[in-house]
Amino acid sequence: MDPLLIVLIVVVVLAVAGGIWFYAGRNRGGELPPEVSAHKPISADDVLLAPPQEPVTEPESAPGGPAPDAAAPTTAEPTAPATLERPESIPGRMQRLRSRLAGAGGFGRAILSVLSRGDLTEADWEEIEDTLLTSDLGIEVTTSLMDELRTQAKVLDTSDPAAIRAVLRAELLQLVDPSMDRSLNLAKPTPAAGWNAADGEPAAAVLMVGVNGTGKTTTCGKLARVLVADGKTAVMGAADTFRAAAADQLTTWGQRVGVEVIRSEREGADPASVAYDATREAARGGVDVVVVDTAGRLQNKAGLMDELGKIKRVMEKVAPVGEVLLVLDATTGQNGMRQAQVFSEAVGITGIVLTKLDGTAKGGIVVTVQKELGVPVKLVGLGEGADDLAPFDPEGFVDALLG
Ligand SMILES: Nc1nc2c(ncn2[C@@H]2O[C@H](COP(=O)(O)OP(=O)(O)OP(=O)(O)O)[C@@H](O)[C@H]2O)c(=O)[nH]1
Repeated sequence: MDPLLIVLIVVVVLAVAGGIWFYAGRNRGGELPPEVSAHKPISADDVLLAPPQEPVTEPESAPGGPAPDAAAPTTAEPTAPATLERPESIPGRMQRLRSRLAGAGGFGRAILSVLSRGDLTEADWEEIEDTLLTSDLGIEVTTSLMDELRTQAKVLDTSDPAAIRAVLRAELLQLVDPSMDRSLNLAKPTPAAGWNAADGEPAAAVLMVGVNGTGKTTTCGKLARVLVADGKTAVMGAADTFRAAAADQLTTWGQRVGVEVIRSEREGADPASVAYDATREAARGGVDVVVVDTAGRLQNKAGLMDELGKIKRVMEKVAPVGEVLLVLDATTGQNGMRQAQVFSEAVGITGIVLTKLDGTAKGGIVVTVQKELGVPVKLVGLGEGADDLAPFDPEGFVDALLG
C-alpha cells in the first residue's frame, strides 16, 4: 500500500478517536443544560488547596482593541480558619435571642400599659391606635384589632392586668397565625425526569432571593450553620456573580463550618450555571441540602426577575426546588413590601426570612408581610453574629412583645 495512504489512514483514525475521547470527557457526570453557559466551578476545597495568588490586575484594553480577559480568576480568596466552628444548637439560640425580640415589640408593652389604665378615654384609644400604626401593622390590621380590643374591653369590664394581657396575647397570636407551617421543606426531592440516577440523589434545594443589602448572603451563611447544628450536610452555591465580594463572603461562611461553596472563578459569570453546578455537585456528593445565594440587583428589575426564573428552572433540571426564601429587611417596613410583591410574583416564594428584627421597633411587619404575601415568616435574623438566625416561633414572639 502507498505509504502516504497509510499515514493518512493513521491520522484519520487518531483524529476520530481523539474526538470521541474529548466528547466523552465533556459529558462525564451529566451535561450542562443548553440554557446556561459553561464556566469552570471552583469550590472552597480548591481555595483551600490552591497556592497563594498575586492579585490579578485586568489589562486596560486600547480603544477598539481586545476586551480584558473575561476568564481572569477572582482574587483575594479568604483564608481558612485552623479549626471548624461548632454552631450553636437551635434551642440554645432561640433562648438567647428571645430578649432581642423584645426590642422589636415595644408596641406590645406600650399597648398593655394603656389598656391596664381601665376606663379608657378616647385619647387612650387614640394612643393605642397610633402605637399600632407606628409598629408597621398597617391600617387594615390596626382597624380590626382596635375594634376587637374595644369589644373585649367592654366585655371584660376590668382593669386586671393579667386578664387584659391574656386578651391582648390571644389577639396578637391570632394575627401572627400559629397555624401556618413554618418548617423548612428539607425532604429529599424526587429527581427531575431527565436526571441520571448514576449522578446521585438530588439534595433538598433552598433558593435565597431578595433585594440587595437585605442580608441574603449573610442568611445563606447563617442557614448553613443551622443545618450543620442540626446534623445535616450542605453545599452552598454563590450565584450572586454580580458582586464579586459576595462569593468571598459566602466562602468564608462555608469554611468556618466545613461547608463546600461552589462559585465561579470569574466575575459576571452566568449565575444559572453556578446554581446548576452547586445543585449537581450536591447530588454527586450525596449531601442533604444545597443553599443557593442570588444577586439582589441588576441593571433593571425585569432583568433580575428573568435571571431568578432562569436560575430556578435550571436547578429544577436536577429536582424541584423545595424552598424559595424571600429575605426582607424588617427595618425597611412597609417600603419593602412593594419589592417583596415583585419577587413573589416572579419566583413563587415559599417562605420569608425577616432580617434585622433586632434593629427595629416595628415588629408589626411580621403580621403585614404574611398577610400581603400569603406565606409564613420561617426564619428571623436577630443580629450580625454568626448564630443570630432562628426559626420563627409565634408564641415566643408574642410573649416577647408583651414582656
Ligand atoms: N443587625 C443585623 N444585621 C444583619 C442581619 N442580617 C444581615 N445583616 C447585615 O446586613 C448587611 C448586608 O448583608 P448581606 O448579606 O451582605 O446582604 P445581601 O442581601 O447579600 O446584599 P447583596 O449581596 O448586595 O445583594 C451586613 O452588614 C449584615 O451583617 C440581622 O439579622 N441583623
